[in-house]
Amino acid sequence: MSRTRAALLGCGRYPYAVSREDSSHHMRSAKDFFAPLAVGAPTPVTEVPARPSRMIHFFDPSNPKMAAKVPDMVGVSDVLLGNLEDAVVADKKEAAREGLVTIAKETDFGEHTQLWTRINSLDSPWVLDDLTRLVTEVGDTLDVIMVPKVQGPEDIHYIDRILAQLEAKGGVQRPILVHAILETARGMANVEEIAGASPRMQGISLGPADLAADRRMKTTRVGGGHPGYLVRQDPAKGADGAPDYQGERPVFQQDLWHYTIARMVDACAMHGIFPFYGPFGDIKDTVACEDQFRNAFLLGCVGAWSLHPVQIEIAKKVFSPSAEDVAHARRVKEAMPDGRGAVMIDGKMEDDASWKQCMVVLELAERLSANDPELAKMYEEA
Ligand SMILES: CC(C)(COP(=O)(O)OP(=O)(O)OC[C@H]1O[C@@H](n2cnc3c(N)ncnc32)[C@H](O)[C@@H]1OP(=O)(O)O)[C@@H](O)C(=O)NCCC(=O)NCCSC(=O)C[C@](C)(O)C(=O)O
Ligand SMILES: [Mg+2]
Repeated sequence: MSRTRAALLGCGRYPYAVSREDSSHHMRSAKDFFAPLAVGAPTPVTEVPARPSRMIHFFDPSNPKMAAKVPDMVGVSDVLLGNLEDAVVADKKEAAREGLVTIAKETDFGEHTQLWTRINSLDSPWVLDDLTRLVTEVGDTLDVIMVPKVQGPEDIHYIDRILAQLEAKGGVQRPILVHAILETARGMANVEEIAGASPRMQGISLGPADLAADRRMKTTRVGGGHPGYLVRQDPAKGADGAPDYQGERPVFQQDLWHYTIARMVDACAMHGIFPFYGPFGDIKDTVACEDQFRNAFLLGCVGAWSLHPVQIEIAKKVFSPSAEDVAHARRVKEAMPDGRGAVMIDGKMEDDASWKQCMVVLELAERLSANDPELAKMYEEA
C-alpha cells in the first residue's frame, strides 16, 4: 500500500502498513522458527522424515471388528490412522478416543508402520480432550496428527502451541508432526501459508467431500471423477459440408480434481512437505480408484488414503514406482553418472533435467525397497 493510500485510509501512523500480500505478520522470525513453543517441549525437526507413506489406512477405534484387525495390519499398511472425526458418530467419540489410547499402548507398530490419528475439528466439543488424552498418554507412539478442515495458518499455529504444551506435560521425546486436510475454499486459498505455518507440518491431503460441499461443487461422490465433467470432440462435417451436430462425437472425461491437487502439490513441494490424495469412496470400483490414485502419483503425491483393506494393495501398487521406470532411470544414471550433458537413449534425449527426474524415481524406489524385500527383488530384477 502506498503511503498516500495508507494516509487516506486513516492508517497514516504506519507508513509501511502491512499489505495483504505481505504474510510476514503471520510468521515468527526465521531464527525462532525452530525453537520449541513451550518450555520442556522437544526441539522441532528441520526436515520432515521421508518415511514410506503410500497409504494412510483409516480405522474406527470404536469399532471392535476394525480395532481387532489393527495388529495384523502392522507391516501391511505404511500408516495406520485411528480416525476420531467424521464417520465416527457423536456418541462414539469417547469410545473411539479411548480405543485409540488402548491400541497405541498395546500394539507394537514395529519400525515400518506409523500410527497417526485424525482429531475432531478445532471448533468441535471433542478436540481439546482428543489432544490432551492422546498426547499425554501415547504421545511417543503417535507420529502424526491429522487436522481436519484447516482454514489458514492460524489453525496450525494453535495446534503448534498446544502440542508443544502437551508434549512438555507428557514428557514426549520427539515432536509430533501435523498433517492438514484441505477441505474448505478458504483452506484452499491459503494452502501455501498452511504448508509453511510450522516446522511440524508433515503434509497435506485433499478432502474431496467436504471441499466439494464447501465450494458448492455439484458432485455427490467422495473423490474420483464425474462423467459430466468432460470435453467433447468437434462435430464432423455432414454431407452438405456443415457441422453435423447430431452425429456421434467422442467425449473425454476430465479430472475434476486436477487444479486442486496440482496446487496442493506445489504448496507442499515449496515447503518441503508431502502431498497426498485423500479418500476414494467407491470401494467396489477398484479400477477407477487405481486411476485416481495414479493421477495423483504422477502429479507428485506420495500416497492416498485407504478406507477399506482392499485399497491398501491398490495404493501400494500405484505409489511404488514401476519396475520399468526404475530400469529406465538406472540406464540414464549409468549413461550420465554425474548427471551432466546430453545423450540419446532409445531415440530420446536425456540431459541434466531428465537425470533429475530419474533420481526422483530411484530415490523413492530405494527408500521403499529398504522396508520391503518383495519390492527390492522386483527392482533388482528390473
Ligand atoms: C466403507 C465401510 C463402511 C465399509 O464397511 P463394510 O463393513 O460394509 O465393508 P466389508 O467389505 O463388508 O468389510 C469386510 C471386512 O473388513 C473390515 N473392514 C472394513 N473396513 C475396514 C477398515 N477401514 N479397516 C479395517 N477393517 C475394515 C470389516 O469390519 C469386515 O470385517 P469382517 O470380515 O471381520 O466382518 C468401512 O470400510 C469403513 O467404515 N471405512 C472407513 C470409513 C472412514 O474412515 N471414513 C472417513 C474417511 S473419508 C472422509 O472423512 C472424507 C473427507 C476426507 O473428510 C472429506 O473428503 O471431507
Ligand atoms: Mg471431511
